[in-house]
Amino acid sequence: MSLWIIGGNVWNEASGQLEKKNIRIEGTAIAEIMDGSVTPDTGSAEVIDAAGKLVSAGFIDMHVHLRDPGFEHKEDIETGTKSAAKGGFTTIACMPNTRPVTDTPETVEYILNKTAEVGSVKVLPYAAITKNELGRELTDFAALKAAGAIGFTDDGVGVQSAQMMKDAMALAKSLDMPVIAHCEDNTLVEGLYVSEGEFARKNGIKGIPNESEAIHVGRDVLLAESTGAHYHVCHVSTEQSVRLIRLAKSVGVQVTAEVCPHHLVLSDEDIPGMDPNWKMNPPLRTPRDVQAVIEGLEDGTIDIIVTDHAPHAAEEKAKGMQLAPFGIVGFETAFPLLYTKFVRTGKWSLGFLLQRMTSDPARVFRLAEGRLEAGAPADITIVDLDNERAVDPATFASKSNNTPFGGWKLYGWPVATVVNGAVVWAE
Ligand SMILES: NC(=O)N[C@@H](CC(=O)O)C(=O)O
Ligand SMILES: [Zn+2]
Ligand SMILES: [Zn+2]
Repeated sequence: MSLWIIGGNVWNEASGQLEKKNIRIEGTAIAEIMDGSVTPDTGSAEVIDAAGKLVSAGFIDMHVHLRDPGFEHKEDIETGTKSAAKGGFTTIACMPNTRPVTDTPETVEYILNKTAEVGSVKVLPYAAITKNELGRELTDFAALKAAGAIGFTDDGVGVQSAQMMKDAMALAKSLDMPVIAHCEDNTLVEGLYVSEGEFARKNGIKGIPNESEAIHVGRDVLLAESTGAHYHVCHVSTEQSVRLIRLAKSVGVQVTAEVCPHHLVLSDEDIPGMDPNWKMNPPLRTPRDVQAVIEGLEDGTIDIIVTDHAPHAAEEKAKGMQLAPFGIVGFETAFPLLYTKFVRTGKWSLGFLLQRMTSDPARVFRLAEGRLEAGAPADITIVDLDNERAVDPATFASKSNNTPFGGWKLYGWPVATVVNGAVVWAE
């Protein structure tokens, strides 16, 4: 079966410009990319007219929460992957803080099987570092790898014991697998829900200090150095973490890192009031931290952009700032937010943003996806860069709509998403 995407604009990194191209897809792979100024003979093939639109390798999101199994009232694999597809993502990696926690081969297999049945995009499951993410006992890394897990993480909580983390890295290294860390020292954050900054001061509440994150980063880059493991830092949000990762990279530690759109575009000073849609972990930090993570991404200290899509039901988020769970949804606003705030303003080239969402995650996690070239998997995103539209959480494909970005007027809306040569979502 063949599919053509004709007349779309493809980013050329060498020229730093968009170029009009026709793309022929055969089966699940890109067969050919050619000059788009001539109309090709497409025969009886399916054709997508992408004239005037951006055509990119599908976006890759290496940090998401699909909530399945166990929390299907927030999201499930069907709705989560639909939401991803609507946001232009074609490969996503899901976190193991499900119920049960993804700490056995059976749960990894459940995720892969359900994705095959009802998923719109590719799903790569992470498995937990410790059983039930309790930090007490390592999971069976070898069995989890054999079942299809692509890395180990206790995302949602930090691994509190340095010895446990060191054992995890040594074992992961022996299996050639990455360790992905949610960096948080529990003794510094207990009961707190916004960062130490202007918002906390104004409201007379105690805030989460930056060290709660950076202490783990510092500890773990040392453990990565001594074990030789690939260590990947989740949702970097502080100046101190950026500094430590930069230092570790400079001496050859195998460390990589990610940042979320909300930590790039929002600070604690933007929080309008006690609204739980502004509560996430890590919390929004100070403007100085925002500047530092932007610079970290720009100079390569931070490798990739992830959403940390963290759906929660409206009744859970209605419990008030203190009691509501941490987290915001991310798939359906990520690209428009970053395109509007960084590319349209001239701060970044379009290529810079696309690479952080396609080829860089593929490089860090050694995936075949993330490139738009002949022979690559036919995972493609088509985006309308020119029309402004307001974010309307009521229209999200996700089961949840916990976002601080409702009403924001943005450009860069995906219009069609192709996975393995099949259209999985179209406006
Ligand atoms: N980021 C969040 O605020 N919440 C995540 C957990 C996590 O990513 O640490 C969740 O599972 O809801
Ligand atoms: Zn986390
Ligand atoms: Zn997360």
